[in-house]
Amino acid sequence: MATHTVYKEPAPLIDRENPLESMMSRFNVAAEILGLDEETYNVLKTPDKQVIVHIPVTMDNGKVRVFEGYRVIHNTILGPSKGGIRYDKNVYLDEVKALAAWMTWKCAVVDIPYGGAKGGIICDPTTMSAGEIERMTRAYTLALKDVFGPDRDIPAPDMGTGPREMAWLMDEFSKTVGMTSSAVVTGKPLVMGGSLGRTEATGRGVMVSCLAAMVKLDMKIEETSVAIQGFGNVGSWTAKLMFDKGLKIKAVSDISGAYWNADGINIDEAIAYKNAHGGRLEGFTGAVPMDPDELLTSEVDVLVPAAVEDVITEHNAPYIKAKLIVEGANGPTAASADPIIYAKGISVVPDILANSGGVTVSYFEWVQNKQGFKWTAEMVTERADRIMSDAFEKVYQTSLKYNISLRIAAYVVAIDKVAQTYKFRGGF
Ligand SMILES: NC(=O)C1=CN([C@@H]2O[C@H](COP(=O)(O)OP(=O)(O)OC[C@H]3O[C@@H](n4cnc5c(N)ncnc54)[C@H](O)[C@@H]3O)[C@@H](O)[C@H]2O)C=CC1
Ligand SMILES: O=C(O)CCC(=O)C(=O)O
Repeated sequence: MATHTVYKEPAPLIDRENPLESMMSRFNVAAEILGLDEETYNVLKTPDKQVIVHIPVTMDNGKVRVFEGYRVIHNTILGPSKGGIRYDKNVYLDEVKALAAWMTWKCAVVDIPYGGAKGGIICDPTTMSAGEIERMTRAYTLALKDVFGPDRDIPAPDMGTGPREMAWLMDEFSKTVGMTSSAVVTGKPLVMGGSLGRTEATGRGVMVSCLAAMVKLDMKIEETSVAIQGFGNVGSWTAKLMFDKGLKIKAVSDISGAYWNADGINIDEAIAYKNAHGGRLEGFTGAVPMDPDELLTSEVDVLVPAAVEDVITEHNAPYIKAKLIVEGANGPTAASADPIIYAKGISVVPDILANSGGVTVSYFEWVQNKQGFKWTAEMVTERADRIMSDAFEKVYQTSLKYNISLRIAAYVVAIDKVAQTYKFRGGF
């Protein structure tokens, strides 16, 4: 790993935790290292397009409720914009703007031909019926029919959404264009053009990049313990794939609470429990309950935040004991924590690298839809793992070259690619 003895990067300064400010403070540091010209800087610091929609939906009780939704296109210089759709009661515009920019950087880090976008609807899907969610998804799709498109803007799942919502989106969009448009969305059910390997892709990429970092840090699989925050798509697949590799998962958590077992949690049992209990770990008996905040500072070697933004802050960073943090979630570390983590010598595989396996296999799904041909699971896994390993190595070498953290190195790699593309394409 890059030496962490001297903190050379200008310390990001932010007043309060805001994912957009966190994203911008890292962007600023990387832009300075690269000597990014003012024009490109100004283009990249603001999203290309921000759409706010108000969607009337008839609820099961017959009343009409109006939901606020967003789609932010950060940048499309590398290709059509790509990024998930989040259903959560805490969605807000600055968050979606940050998530959209992270998609631009993420796609550039793994070198796939996409720009970045993100969408979201302020709603609590856990309190809505399937019918209400379907009507809301279809109305959101109709409202954004001129934004979405297989060569324009291609959504995918994020928190609170999955193959079911992507199927409704694909169906509704297809109606508006009068033909089946599989490639307008990824993360679809297999039967309607989804790719083998997409469901587990993000967790798999987290696992692959974690193992790559462990090699650099000389950490042995059989001696390594892990705590994972979040047990949804990303957290549970990361846990399962790390467990299968022989890592000891000592702690897991979801919105219902956190659970600890010093001897290691049997992840197959935890997943079976979750599936049998409405998608939640609440009441899981294969471990003892622990304070959810303490999971982040627990006695483990690797910490995987795989839930929401800004859970690692200047307040808890001083107490983190893990030597490696692998970010499954987008933006789990607030910029205020960066200098503390760096000074402690903790290595961080940043979100825009660690969780990029998802969009990588989404890209494969889109390619397969355009080819009208299905790849085998082996083809998907082998190609995705290679992309993840190559991206990790490139970011790692960049961190050595400039003596910077892996996070800033990932931004440097991404911004450099985008800036070079602007130089060739011109246009402003
Ligand atoms: N699904 C995907 O392919 C990708 C997801 N991500 C990111 O990964 C993160 C998780 O996404 P998904 O797993 O898809 O969402 P999900 O909706 O499947 O699962 C979210 C999980 O986080 C838990 N959670 C929510 N708030 C929590 C809290 N305060 N403490 C502990 N657990 C909490 C939920 O209970 C649930 O287990 C998000 O940041 C998302 O943007 C990033 C790349 C791709
Ligand atoms: O699979 C995709 O296209 C995007 C996934 C996503 O939203 C993310 O990587 O944050």
